[in-house]
Amino acid sequence: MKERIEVMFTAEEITKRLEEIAQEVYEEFGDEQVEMVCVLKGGVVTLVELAKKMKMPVTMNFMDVSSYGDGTESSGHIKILRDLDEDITGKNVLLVEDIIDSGRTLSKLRTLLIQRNPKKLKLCTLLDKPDRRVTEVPVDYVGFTIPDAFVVGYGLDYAQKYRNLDYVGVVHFEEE
Ligand SMILES: O=P(O)(O)OC[C@H]1O[C@H](OP(=O)(O)OP(=O)(O)O)[C@H](O)[C@@H]1O
Ligand code: HPA
Ligand SMILES: [Mg+2]
Repeated sequence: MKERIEVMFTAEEITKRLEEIAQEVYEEFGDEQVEMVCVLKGGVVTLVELAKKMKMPVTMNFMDVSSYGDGTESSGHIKILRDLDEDITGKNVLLVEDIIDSGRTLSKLRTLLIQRNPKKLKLCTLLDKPDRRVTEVPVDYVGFTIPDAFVVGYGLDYAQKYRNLDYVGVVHFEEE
């Protein structure tokens, strides 16, 4: 099988949307410091690109969770591979993801982080795929709402590939 990628959102469209989100985040937090928490690996590109557009002081921290392995279906079991290395008690936290699909990952992380008593916790995702939702989770900032298709690029992978694409595209699997 060969993979063909069909563009869904161009680099320019994503940049523009992240600028709008940075403005919305500024309206929420003003000049207060915000800890941006990246959900590795997929969230890394969105976090870095969004961070460059933020107007207030920002710190970054990283969590690594995994549920999809090399396939296109969530295993339903979320593993925390790396936790934050600093306490978030009393901090403004912006959790940044590439995609919310079943909702299991963000829902689990939200519950975990709320238990640590941040001052405020807001959730941001570049993409939202509501048709696939299994677990509801309130997301504060959504880049784009997408149909039920397997997408790659801008941090999102298929079998660990395509994370470096500067656009988001749908993967089509074709006979060679
Ligand atoms: O809403 P869900 O169904 O939980 O799916 C979304 C999660 O799945 C993907 O991560 P994955 O576990 O594949 O790991 P990765 O970020 O390292 O690619 C994606 O980056 C999200 O974190
Ligand atoms: O559509 C997707 N693409 C890549 N990784 C994902 N993880 C959940 N949904 C997706
Ligand atoms: Mg991920």
